[in-house]
Amino acid sequence: MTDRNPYSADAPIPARLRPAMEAIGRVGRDLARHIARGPLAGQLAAAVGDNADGDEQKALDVMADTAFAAALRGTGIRWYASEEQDRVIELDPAGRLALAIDPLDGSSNIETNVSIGTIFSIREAGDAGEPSFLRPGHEQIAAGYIIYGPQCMMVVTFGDGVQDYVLDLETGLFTLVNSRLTIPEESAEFAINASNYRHWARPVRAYIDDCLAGSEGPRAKNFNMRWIASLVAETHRILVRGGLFLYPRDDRPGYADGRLRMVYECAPIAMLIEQAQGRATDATTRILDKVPASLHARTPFVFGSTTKVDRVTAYHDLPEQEVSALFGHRGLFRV
Ligand SMILES: O=P(O)(O)OC[C@H]1O[C@](O)(COP(=O)(O)O)[C@@H](O)[C@@H]1O
Ligand SMILES: [Mg+2]
Ligand SMILES: [Mg+2]
Repeated sequence: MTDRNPYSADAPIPARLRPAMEAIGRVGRDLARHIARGPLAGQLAAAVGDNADGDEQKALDVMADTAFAAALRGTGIRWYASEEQDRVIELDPAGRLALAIDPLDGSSNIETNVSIGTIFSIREAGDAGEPSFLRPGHEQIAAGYIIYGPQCMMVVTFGDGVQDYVLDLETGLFTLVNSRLTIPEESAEFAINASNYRHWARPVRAYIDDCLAGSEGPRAKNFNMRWIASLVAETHRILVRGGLFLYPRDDRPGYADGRLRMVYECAPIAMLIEQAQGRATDATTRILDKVPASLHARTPFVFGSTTKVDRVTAYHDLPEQEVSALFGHRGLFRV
């Protein structure tokens, strides 16, 4: 693959981030082509091991991680933190930046031809590896994702709004589409893995109960549910047409802080959502104000249109008896 710049000429990428962003774009473009070949590219979904978070690693997880780490050498990235690496890797001692990455998000969908993605976050490098990432997400200087779907698209922010690009397969360039994407305020869609209902805390059950009660319930309107099991695909849908995403804590072993990881999933998605005028919390606290306790630390994650996220927070502020399953009418929330 040629090493030329993988973006259209009008791409507003800050100069100091351009070498890293060009490496990310080149690997994303090559991955898109590889993924599009499906079975012809080999057993991309074959189990090849386990990562630090105990998740089964698929061949494509490891392939993507290896490709991004190699391409990012010499681009100003000193520290490289990945879902697929137990520890932080020092790529370039002279680098001034720290990059966190989920090289392949939505791994359970690799063999099902459903959209999957890559999530990345860039911040200033500290003198030590892991401590560079155990910082609040509002310090990120860039965040974005690539979605490998019917279109390959990149959505990125450098702190001044959200830009999105589509990969033009004819030119091989990520071509700028929107220079300031904002989340629609109105939507009747929520995304949650409803199979975990019995494991959720009461405020989340109450919120979902009221959505499911539809026009006969306290919300007095009907809702639609989506669950793709690819965080990148849910994020993209919400950025395009609004809505709400919830991956709350639940009482399954290991899910006391939900499933999603702060450093390379929730913090970058939260930066994008806020830059698109949306909201991102852990159900009650702003994600970008939280400090992860460890590299692979999880957090409950609620994001989307601002009023919807605020309503979830309000359910957590209700008195216990008002969120009990028996409480038929939540007076506070007549539409
Ligand atoms: O399988 P579940 O519990 O519904 O969780 C789905 C979530 O897990 C993830 O696949 C986790 O990401 P990885 O695939 O990168 O591990 C998210 O993309 C998705 O939102
Ligand atoms: Mg992921
Ligand atoms: Mg992953």
